[in-house]
Amino acid sequence: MKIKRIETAYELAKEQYAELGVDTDAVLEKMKEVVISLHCWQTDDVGGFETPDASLSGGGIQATGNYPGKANSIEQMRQDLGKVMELLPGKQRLNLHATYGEFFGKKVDRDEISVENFQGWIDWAKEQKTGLDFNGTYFSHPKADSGFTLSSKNEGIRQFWVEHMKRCREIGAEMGKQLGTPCVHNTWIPDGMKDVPIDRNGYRALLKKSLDEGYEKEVSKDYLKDAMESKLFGIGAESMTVGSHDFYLGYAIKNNKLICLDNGHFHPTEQVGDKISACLQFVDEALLHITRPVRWDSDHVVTLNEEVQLIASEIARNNFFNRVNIGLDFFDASINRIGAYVTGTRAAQKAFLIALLEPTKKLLEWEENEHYFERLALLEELKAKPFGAVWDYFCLLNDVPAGENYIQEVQQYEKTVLSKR
Ligand SMILES: C[C@H](O)[C@H](O)[C@@H](O)C(=O)CO
Ligand SMILES: [Mn+2]
Repeated sequence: MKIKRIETAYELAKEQYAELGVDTDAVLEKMKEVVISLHCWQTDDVGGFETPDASLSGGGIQATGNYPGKANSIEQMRQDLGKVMELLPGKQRLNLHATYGEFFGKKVDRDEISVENFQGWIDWAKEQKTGLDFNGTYFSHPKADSGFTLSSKNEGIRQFWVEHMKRCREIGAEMGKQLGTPCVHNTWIPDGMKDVPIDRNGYRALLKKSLDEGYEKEVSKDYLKDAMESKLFGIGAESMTVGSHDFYLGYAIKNNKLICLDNGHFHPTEQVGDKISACLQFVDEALLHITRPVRWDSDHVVTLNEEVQLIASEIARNNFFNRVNIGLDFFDASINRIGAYVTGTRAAQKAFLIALLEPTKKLLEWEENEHYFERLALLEELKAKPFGAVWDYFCLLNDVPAGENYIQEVQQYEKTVLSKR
C-alpha cells in the first residue's frame, strides 16, 4: 500500500471524524493503552513442551486441524512469536501456560515446576521489552483424567494441583518482579461432570478450599494479579462445571481477585461486553479471553464481530483500560498459525480503534435526553465511517504492514520457515 495514499486517506478520515467531534490523533495516542496479551498456545495447538511429543488432551477443549508448520520447540515458538509481533501494531505482552517451560530434557511434573523453568522466558521478555502473564495447566495430564483437579475428592490429586497452583504463583510473581510489570496469573480448571451430579456442593466446597490454600501466600499486586476463569460447560462435562461464573465471581469479590471472562464460556445469548461494567462494580480488575465461539467454545480466530465490538466499546466508553487486562484465547490448527494469530489480534485491535473513534459524549447526551432514534441512527452511520483509513495510518505509524499487506509477509514466512519444519 502506498504511503502517500495512506496519509491522504487518513487526512480525509481525520476531517470526517473531526466533524463528529472526534480527534483521531488523540485516538491514535490512546491506542498505546490497548495492550494485548498474546496467548502463546496458538503457535503449537496447546501442546506445550513437557515432552517432545506433548499434545493437548482432555479438559473439554480441542484444537482441530493439521496445518503444517506448528512450532515444535521453544526456539521455534519464539521465532514465530517474533514474526507475529513484527506484524502487529501497538504494544503486546505474552501469556504463557505452565507447560511451556524449559525442562532441559528432564521430567518435571506440574507440582515441581519452578522459576528456573521460566527464566529463559523472562530473559526473552526483557529483550523484547514486554510483560509476561501466566496460567496453570490443569489438563493434558494423567492426574486430570478423572475430570477433577482442584475439586477432586481424591486428596492426593487435589493436593498435587494445589501445589501446582502455588508454584505457578511463585513463577508469576517472579516474572512480575523481574519485568517490572505485574503478571496476571490465571486459573482455569476443566472440572465437571458429563452427567447429572448429586454432590455439586461438595465439589464446589473442595474447589473453594483448594483456592484458599493455593492463594494462602500473600503476594504484592505489583508483581502478581490472580484471576479465575469460569466456564458454562466443556466437552465431556456438559452437566456441571464446578468453576461456574457464579462461583468465581463470588470468590473474586470476597477475596479481592480478578474475574476472567472468556466470551466462549457463556450461554450464546449472554454478552461478555455486558458483564464488564457489572463485574467492575464489585471487583477491581478483570481479565478477558477474547475468542470466537462457533456453536460451542470452539476457539476460532477472533474476527471483528459485534460481540468483540461491544467488549471493546464498553472498555473504551468507560476508560477501563487500567482495570481490564486484555487477553486472547483461540487456537486454530487448520490454517497458517501465524496468519491466524495476526488476523485475530488485529481484529481485536481494530475493535478498540473503532470504539475509541466513537463520539461517545454526543451519544450519551442523546441517550440521557431520551433521543433514542438519534442514538440509533448515529450508531448505524458510524459503521460506514472510514475507520480503515485510520487503521492503516496506525499501522504506518507503528512501522508494520498496513491493510492486507501482512498476508504476503505471512506467506513468505510460511515458504522460508514454516514449510521447512
Ligand atoms: C488454553 C486455555 O487456558 C484454555 O483455553 C482456557 O482459557 C479455556 O478457555 C478453556 O476453555
Ligand atoms: Mn479461555
